[in-house]
Amino acid sequence: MGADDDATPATVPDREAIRSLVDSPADAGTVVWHREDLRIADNPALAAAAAGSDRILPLFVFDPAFYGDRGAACDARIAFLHDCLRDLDRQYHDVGAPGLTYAHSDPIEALGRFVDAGWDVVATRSVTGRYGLRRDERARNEMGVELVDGDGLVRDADRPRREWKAAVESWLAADPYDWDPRDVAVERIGSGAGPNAEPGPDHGDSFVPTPEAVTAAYDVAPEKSMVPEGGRAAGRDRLESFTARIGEYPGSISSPVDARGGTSGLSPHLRFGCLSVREVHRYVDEHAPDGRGKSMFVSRLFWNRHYRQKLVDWPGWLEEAVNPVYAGFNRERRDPELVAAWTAGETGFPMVDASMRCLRETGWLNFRMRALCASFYFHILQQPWRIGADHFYKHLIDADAAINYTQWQSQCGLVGRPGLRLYNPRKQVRDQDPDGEFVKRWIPELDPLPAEHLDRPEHAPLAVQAECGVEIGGEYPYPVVDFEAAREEFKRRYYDAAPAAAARLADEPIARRASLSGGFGAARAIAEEHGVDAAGETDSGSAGSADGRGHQTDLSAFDGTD
Ligand SMILES: Cc1cc2nc3c(=O)[nH]c(=O)nc-3n(C[C@H](O)[C@H](O)[C@H](O)COP(=O)(O)OP(=O)(O)OC[C@H]3O[C@@H](n4cnc5c(N)ncnc54)[C@H](O)[C@@H]3O)c2cc1C
Repeated sequence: MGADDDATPATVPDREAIRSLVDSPADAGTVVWHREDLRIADNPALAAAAAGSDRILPLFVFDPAFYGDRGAACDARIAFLHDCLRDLDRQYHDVGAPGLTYAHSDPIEALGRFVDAGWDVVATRSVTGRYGLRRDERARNEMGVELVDGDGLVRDADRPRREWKAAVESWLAADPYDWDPRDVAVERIGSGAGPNAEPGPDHGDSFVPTPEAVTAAYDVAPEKSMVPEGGRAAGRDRLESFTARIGEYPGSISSPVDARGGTSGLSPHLRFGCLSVREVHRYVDEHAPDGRGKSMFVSRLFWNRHYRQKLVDWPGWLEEAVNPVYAGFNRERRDPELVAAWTAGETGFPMVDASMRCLRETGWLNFRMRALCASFYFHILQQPWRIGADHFYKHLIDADAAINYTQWQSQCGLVGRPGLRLYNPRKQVRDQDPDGEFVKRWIPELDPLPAEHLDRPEHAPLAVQAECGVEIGGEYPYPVVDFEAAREEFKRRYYDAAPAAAARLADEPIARRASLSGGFGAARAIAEEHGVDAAGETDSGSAGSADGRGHQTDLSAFDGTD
């Protein structure tokens, strides 16, 4: 987006227009402030508003902080969001309601107009980082906004993980949040926001914020391909077609080619709340045949909740290493050229490069390739994790702060628990793309090279390179690092700190941050089994060896190569 933010005026609903909705402030109702819950079914805030009020007004506020140069999203994700908003507007129209009201401003300012006129405001509580938490604190403190839970996550508990699984299970089994549009008057302010309205950036002298107007004002110009359409209708279609072929899901997860059509593709729809996790779970539970596909998919819906719970438990996941022993790891090795090679997909490791180009050009990668790219970036290029995680966050259409940053920290090993996975990009070519379909698709300069050389193109004999017209070190680069040497160096550096990191998991605040599914007990068990503090003391008191490495007797537990 290249727009000049200052050129786009803040537009909040007119005070007179708000006043004219009702005869007196005593008749004012409740504003439903939509954020990441862009649906009218199974929506806890909407259900609460409709239950407590005779009159509601659904509102979406385009927050300038998310647009222009300040925003963290690629244009394709913004376009996906705008699809979702048009679809939400349609959902309201479909039940005979007049649709969404839009504003474009600091959300607190927009809400203030309604609060001044006697309206209450409710919103579904978001799972968010510090910016969102600050915004929501202001909304609550300054505007009295009621934040409604209802996403199955455990909040304000001393030990959130203690009964976590049971809490999620009972939430999944409960009936959806419901409301009856016939029991409540739905109001709307503004023009140009209906499904048949003329879009345009400018209505007369004033900027009327609609998805079309905001797109034009911020010059949103998506360049990615294969991006799904946003919105509930598209999400429901995907859910239904995926459920019909769920039996093929287990065999499709790992290969980047098979996964494109073989996993559900629901992540952006879940991210923007076009569908609730609960309704996806219920639909699959009722319509999918029992079997491995169904159980694997359901377990991933739990993972969705698991990683979101982590961000609820500690908003710092977005910014700093969860285990302080690994804070700043790789920072002193920052090399802009290596970072640039990784982001551009020019590292000389075809599976990494194809994945990184695919991410940039389509905004999606399957889990294994995301994990591979994160591992390669942190373990092999040995670069600071946040830069890599931010790059993912910018380009993913499904970028979910709660999953992206926690997954990055987990894949990098910043939690300090055993089970670190070091992916081998050459093996991934051999295992997941033996015919080179994925690699050749995203790295056209390697297309003429026989598939058997795609795991290590730099080893292709010069005669083969000459014969097929591919020059490694020319159009396609030599590996930017020596893989084996880099891996060994990383392991040395990482495992030197591993026992101290494991020991820190015994600290209650660190265990709380880590938010392991087994709770504090699991964190303490890791500390007891693997932990040695920096002075060589194990948790149970016995000393490590003098060379500082002898205490790492069980390091195999930390290691996994893939
Ligand atoms: C480094 C890294 C970053 C990631 N960033 C994101 C992100 O920003 N947003 C995101 O939704 N997922 C993220 N994931 C998890 C996973 O890769 C995607 O959820 C999945 O690829 C989305 O495709 P799908 O909807 O077809 O998945 P499916 O396999 O059909 O899974 C269905 C749903 O389950 C959830 N899910 C699946 N796998 C995971 C997982 N490993 N962890 C948590 N939830 C999961 C998602 O909500 C997903 O939509 C990340 C994984 C890694 C390794």
